[in-house]
Amino acid sequence: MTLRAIRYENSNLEILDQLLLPAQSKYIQVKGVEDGWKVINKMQVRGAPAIAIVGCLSLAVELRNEKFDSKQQMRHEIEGKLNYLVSSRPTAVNMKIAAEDLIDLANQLSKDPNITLEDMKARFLQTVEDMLTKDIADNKAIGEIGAKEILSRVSGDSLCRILTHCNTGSLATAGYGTALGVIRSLHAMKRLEHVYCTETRPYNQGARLTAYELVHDKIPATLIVDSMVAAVMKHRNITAVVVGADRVAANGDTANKIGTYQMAVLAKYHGVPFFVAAPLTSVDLKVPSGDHIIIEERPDREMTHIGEHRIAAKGVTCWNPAFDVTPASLIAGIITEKGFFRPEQLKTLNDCQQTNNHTSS
Ligand SMILES: CSC[C@@H](O)[C@@H](O)C(=O)COP(=O)(O)O
Repeated sequence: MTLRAIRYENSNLEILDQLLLPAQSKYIQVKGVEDGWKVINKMQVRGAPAIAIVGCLSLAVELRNEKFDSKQQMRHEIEGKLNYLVSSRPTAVNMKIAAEDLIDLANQLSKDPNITLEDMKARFLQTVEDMLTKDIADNKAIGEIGAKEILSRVSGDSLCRILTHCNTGSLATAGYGTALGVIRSLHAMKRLEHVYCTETRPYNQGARLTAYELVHDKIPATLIVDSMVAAVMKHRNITAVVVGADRVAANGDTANKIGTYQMAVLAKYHGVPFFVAAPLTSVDLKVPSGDHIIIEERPDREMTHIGEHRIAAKGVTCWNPAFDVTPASLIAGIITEKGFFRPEQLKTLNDCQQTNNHTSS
């Protein structure tokens, strides 16, 4: 069993093919931007932070061996290829924000007369490569901040029972995870009694990937199908729901894996606090509310088939949105590496985002 979604050494990029998990652990080499776009679009790598890191590293692999006549030519190529990578999947904002930051960096470097073409390339590649270590550090901070926030709401030294959705762990990030990072931190503090993870239809990221990570880490866990969420809240005394995010709008509305919204509605009814755990690279302050977030629709086949096996009646039509938007009013707070924010406090993140440019070194 391996939990490393992304392997990057000496400019060689490989991703663990998540379509084959948990049956097989097989790495695929990503030789450049074209391969990067394909593995993201086919969901061989998935999860908002992992998408951005693999996209940007695929550009690094390609740039490393390329020769440029001028800084302007390199800048132009960086911009075109990053914009192409952003088109691979539309909802998660991390790739878009990383692309904007890197295009800004390329512009600055190309205009600076003190920086040579070789320096520009080296600085650019280093900035991309640093994304891996930064993401792990951010996730550990999210884990700790989230665990403390949840524990501040329970009495004495009682243990927590957490419900989560989709996969937000090592496989969706450079390592450790966001919502699953919070669960890992609670477990490390010996304050976790149990985790319930949803199957996450139609693509089963919960059953295939989250369950795999929980078993790997020996975290006490139970898999439920998505339609059991209300029952689990009624009968299993859930302390909190913690989920990830693909894009958090400025007002706190949050796009995440389809099914998240109904969990938040049920959490409200049962009086269970509902948290989003996400790095700042998932917060899009340019989008005022969830109404402006484009929701990706995936092929029918992901619903009608499991692997090669058809489970739906032939001839039926399908609707397969990959994400839904949870309104801010249902969210108790957003756990980031810079602290815990109630949805209405998110706008203060603007300062953090500017002083802590996502991808700059
Ligand atoms: C840390 S991953 C956060 C989100 O990206 C995750 O919850 C999710 O919705 C993933 O969707 P996916 O379609 O598998 O890429």
